[in-house]
Amino acid sequence: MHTIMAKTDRALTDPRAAALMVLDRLDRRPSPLDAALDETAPLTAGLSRRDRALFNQLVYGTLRWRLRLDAVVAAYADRPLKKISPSILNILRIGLYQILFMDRIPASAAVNTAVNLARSGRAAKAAGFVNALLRNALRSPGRFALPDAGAAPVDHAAIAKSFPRWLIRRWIDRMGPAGTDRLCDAMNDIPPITLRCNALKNSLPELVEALADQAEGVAAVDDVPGALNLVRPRCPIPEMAAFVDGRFAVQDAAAQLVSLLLAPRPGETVLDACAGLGGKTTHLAQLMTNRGAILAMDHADSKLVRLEEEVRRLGVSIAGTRHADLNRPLDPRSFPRFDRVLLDAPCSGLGVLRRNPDAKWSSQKKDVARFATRQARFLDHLAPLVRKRGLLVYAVCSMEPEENTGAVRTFLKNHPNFVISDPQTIEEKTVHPFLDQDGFLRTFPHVHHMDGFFAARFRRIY
Ligand SMILES: C[S@@+](CC[C@H](N)C(=O)[O-])C[C@H]1O[C@@H](n2cnc3c(N)ncnc32)[C@H](O)[C@@H]1O
Repeated sequence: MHTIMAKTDRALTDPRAAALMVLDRLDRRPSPLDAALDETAPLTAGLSRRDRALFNQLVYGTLRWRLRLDAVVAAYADRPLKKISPSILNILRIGLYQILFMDRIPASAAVNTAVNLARSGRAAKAAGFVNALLRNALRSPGRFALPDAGAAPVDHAAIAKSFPRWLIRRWIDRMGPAGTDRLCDAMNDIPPITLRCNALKNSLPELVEALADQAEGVAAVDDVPGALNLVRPRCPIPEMAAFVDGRFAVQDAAAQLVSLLLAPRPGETVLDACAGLGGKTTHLAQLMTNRGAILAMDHADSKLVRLEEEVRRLGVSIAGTRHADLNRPLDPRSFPRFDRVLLDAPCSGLGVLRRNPDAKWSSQKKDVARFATRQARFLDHLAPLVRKRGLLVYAVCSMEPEENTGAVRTFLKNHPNFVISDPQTIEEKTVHPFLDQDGFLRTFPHVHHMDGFFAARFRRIY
């Protein structure tokens, strides 16, 4: 099989070879992109800062525009896409991405480097194919045309914006072609790096001052106090002194709104039931001014280990961890009843495609319903742990109805002792502009310039 994996020496110094290695790895062993990047990190550690930026742009850009790039390949190839080896197809995608989407790379360099990549895989015939296809695409750009928007609106939008057809179909049904176009455009934008000021360690003006020489700019996020967008950082975030000192966490503004919706008070007891790496656990501790107690649970012990490191870095002293599998009922005798419970549930992640463009192609329509069933089960298992008059927040980074109002409806049907909490009682005023008429928190990339989240807040009444 043609693969660059064996050529690890090149992968260390050539950003295109490194990008190809990651894309090939995803094809061979499907997993979230983050996991593939973590796994291949030792092989890409030698890239210079400049080459690392190009590597990232190639990986993310090629995944983001994959369907569109494949449509261009199909227009110029002398054989069906299925007959092109996956690695050669990735080389073509990387080459075309540079030609079609990157101004600063001369087309000739994009072609030559693609041909070299094919050659380095010892596939001389494939190198000729890559060369001919890319040169044809440059010579006769008119051979590629989008499907007609009037006759085939779904095909047109899917290829023009590079999203799977099933997702475009459901978005057009919900928000029409113009709304879908706007959402796709926002999802295809490179997202900002958003930070959450850690109020346990510094104030917002102090953090802004500390970051002044670390990036070209630092901009407050409209309507979310404590959130900052970092513009073109001058070094990797983990190397910044303010990061090492725990003065901020990296977290999208929409994710910050979820903890604000739960709005725990100092001294309360809080359960963060799917705590992951602790993005919300540490925010909750901040809102509680490090007074009270938080139990952070997850079924992935490796995540809880990293959460504990994050808790230390950010100076949180009230969070403990516990392994739990929410697919099974929890033994109520081994838990206290909590004042507030957060379920930041595993979901399709279709609201964060701008950060995880690989999920465009790994997600399937049937996953959405599958996640909704699991979310309802997790909510069932957590409901008994909420004290009477206590609060439960359910959140997902998805805008899909099954995982939003669908999950809420199922929960309320099965648990008449819970109601949607009256929006007027939501203490934290920051979230009010993001609530809809039913009291649900909703954020949309094309409306709010943040990730797409949904959250509902319930009160236990008996
Ligand atoms: C959306 S992520 C949580 C992100 C986290 N709250 C944060 O803000 O960083 C969902 C989490 O659910 C966890 N999870 C998935 N299945 C689970 C299960 N059966 N029991 C417990 N946790 C589970 C995953 O490991 C993942 O960390």
